[in-house]
Formats: sequence, structure tokens, C-alpha cells
Amino acid sequence: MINMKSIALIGFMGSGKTTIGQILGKELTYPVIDVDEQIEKKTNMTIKKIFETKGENWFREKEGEELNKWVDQNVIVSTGGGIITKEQNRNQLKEQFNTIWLRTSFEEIMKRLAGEQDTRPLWRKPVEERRQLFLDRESLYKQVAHYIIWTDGRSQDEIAQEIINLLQLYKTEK
Ligand SMILES: Nc1ncnc2c1ncn2[C@@H]1O[C@H](COP(=O)(O)OP(=O)(O)O)[C@@H](O)[C@H]1O
Ligand SMILES: O=C(O)C1=C[C@@H](OP(=O)(O)O)[C@@H](O)[C@H](O)C1
Repeated sequence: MINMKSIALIGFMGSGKTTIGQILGKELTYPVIDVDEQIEKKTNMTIKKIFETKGENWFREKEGEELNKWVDQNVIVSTGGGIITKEQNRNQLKEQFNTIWLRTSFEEIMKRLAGEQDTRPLWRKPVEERRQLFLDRESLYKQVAHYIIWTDGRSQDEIAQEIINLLQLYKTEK
């Protein structure tokens, strides 16, 4: 990989960061780190529980700490959709990772996450608030992404293959 920078997958809830990270983990020889999963393991709490008992800000601190650990580690990091809400995380993603935005339309996300409010506390809102959250974040993903991959209408395998091709490109450029 170019500069030994880790790869970060970013994007809104439901864009496929977790599932595509898992496919990449099977196909490639370097580790895949899921930030949400790491935080749940370390705190021994679900994300839902963390939001209920500790609050969103506390969770954002933990996300920042987790991201910081994986700089220059040559790993693939699947982030949580809100990691870009903190400026420090945005700077880190822009400067110290190769960051791939799994860009997905709001309509597609609505379909994918139908019935998944329980595990994602911020998806448990009226539709217009969800749409606003989505719109507010679009420009933040754009600020930090080095690559943008549209995911609407494309299978997870296709998307993972495109990412693998990108990584091969890094190897041949090295
Ligand atoms: N490209 C895709 N096409 C169709 N469904 C997808 C795609 N990527 C992810 N999904 C589905 O959307 C849901 C959320 O995916 P997930 O990987 O958990 O997203 P994230 O980690 O970004 O929140 C899952 O049910 C997953 O199977
Ligand atoms: O968008 C967000 O603020 C969040 C996204 C979730 O991750 P996914 O994007 O993997 O669903 C998880 O980190 C938490 O529920 C908050």
C-alpha cells in the first residue's frame, strides 16, 4: 500500500462499511478493524446501550481514540457513519489514511435499513430528521474522501473487488 497508510471505509449508516470490510478481510491478507465492534468489545456494551447510558459525545471520543490507534498500521478500518462529525477525526482521515467513501443515496439507505432502528440509535428518528442528518453529513464525507465509490445498485462483491483493484494499483505504484 502506498505510504503504508491504513485504508478507512467511511459513509452513512447502511452504506456497507461493515459487510464490505468483512469481504475484504476474507480476500486480503491484512486485518480488518471494525470501529463499532472494537468499542463494543472494549466497553462490553452495545452501541445502543452506550448511547443510552454514556451519550453520543462519549461515544465520539471513543471513536476518535480507536481511529488514532490504526494510523500507519496497514489495516482496513470500517468506521461508524458519524466518525466524520469530529474535526479531529476528519483531519486524521484526510491526512493519515487512504479514505474510501462508500457513497449511497438516501433512498437506497432507507431500503437497506428498513427495520434496523434497534441497533442504530440515530436511525430511530422521523424520516425528515434522518434525511437532514444524511444531507448534513454529505459534505463532511466529501471533505475527507480520497476515493468515492457509489454503491447504489451494485453488489457488495463488486464493490469489494473495486477496492481490491485500487489496492493493487497502490502496490504497483509503490
Ligand atoms: N451494496 C449493497 N447492496 C445491497 N445491500 C447492501 C449493500 N451493502 C450493504 N448492504 C446491506 O445493508 C445493510 C447495512 O450494511 P452494513 O455493512 O452494516 O452498513 P454500515 O456498516 O455502513 O452501516 C446490511 O443489511 C447489508 O447487507
Ligand atoms: O451514523 C452514526 O452516527 C452512527 C453509525 C453507526 O455505525 P454504522 O455506520 O456502521 O451503522 C454507529 O457508529 C452508531 O450507531 C452511530
